[in-house]
Amino acid sequence: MPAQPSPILQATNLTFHYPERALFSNWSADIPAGVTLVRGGDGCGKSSLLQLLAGALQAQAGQLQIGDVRLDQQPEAYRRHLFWIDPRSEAFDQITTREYFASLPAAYPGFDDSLLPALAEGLSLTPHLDKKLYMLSTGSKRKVWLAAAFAANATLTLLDDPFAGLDKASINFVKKMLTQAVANPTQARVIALYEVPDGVPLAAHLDLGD
Ligand SMILES: Nc1ncnc2c1ncn2[C@@H]1O[C@H](COP(=O)(O)OP(=O)(O)OP(=O)(O)O)[C@@H](O)[C@H]1O
Repeated sequence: MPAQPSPILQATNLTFHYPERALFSNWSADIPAGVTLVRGGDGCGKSSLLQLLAGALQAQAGQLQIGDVRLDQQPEAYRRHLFWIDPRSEAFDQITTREYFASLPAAYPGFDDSLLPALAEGLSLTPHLDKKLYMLSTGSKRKVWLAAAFAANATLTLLDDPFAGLDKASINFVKKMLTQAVANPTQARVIALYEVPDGVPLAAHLDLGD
């Protein structure tokens, strides 16, 4: 039998609770290459889980590891292996889309700016390249994060509700980008959604319930 490929991300015995709500107790998962769906109903913890995996929220217990890099031992190296952004972020509001994209290679070692023209076109961002991010609609801003996510080419890409606020053509484009990514055995994409999406081949499905 062929050996199982190693997971891209290993989460081991994560425990996390907000002061007034326990969300995860000894939660473990292996995230393989390809697309992993984190599915769950309203308020079940999808966004919090992505923040935990990103190292943006600190778990009370447990371990996270991408390849052989552990979040607790090498937090900066761990974060350099992944792309995650809070979709509500206002951190880049005062710069233009083009300036935001230009800032990314410094943060993401695998950033591939040759992908940007096709990403901007596919997500209808071309007219917004020279606008400051605060001027963009919620949907357009989400498209900026998606273009950045795909161009960042990180080992692990965490996408919170990637179809939210998107028009049909952009949803189909994002599905195409996710489907293409499946061929790469060295990268994992985690998408958090309320329901199983059509037309996206899933390597794994983590259900957080309803
Ligand atoms: N910063 C916070 N402080 C306290 N409680 C929080 C915080 N963020 C989220 N919660 C609570 O934790 C639970 C999980 O929230 P989370 O946003 O992770 O879920 P979700 O599945 O992404 O929800 P939705 O699909 O509605 O966005 C909810 O009950 C929410 O109210």
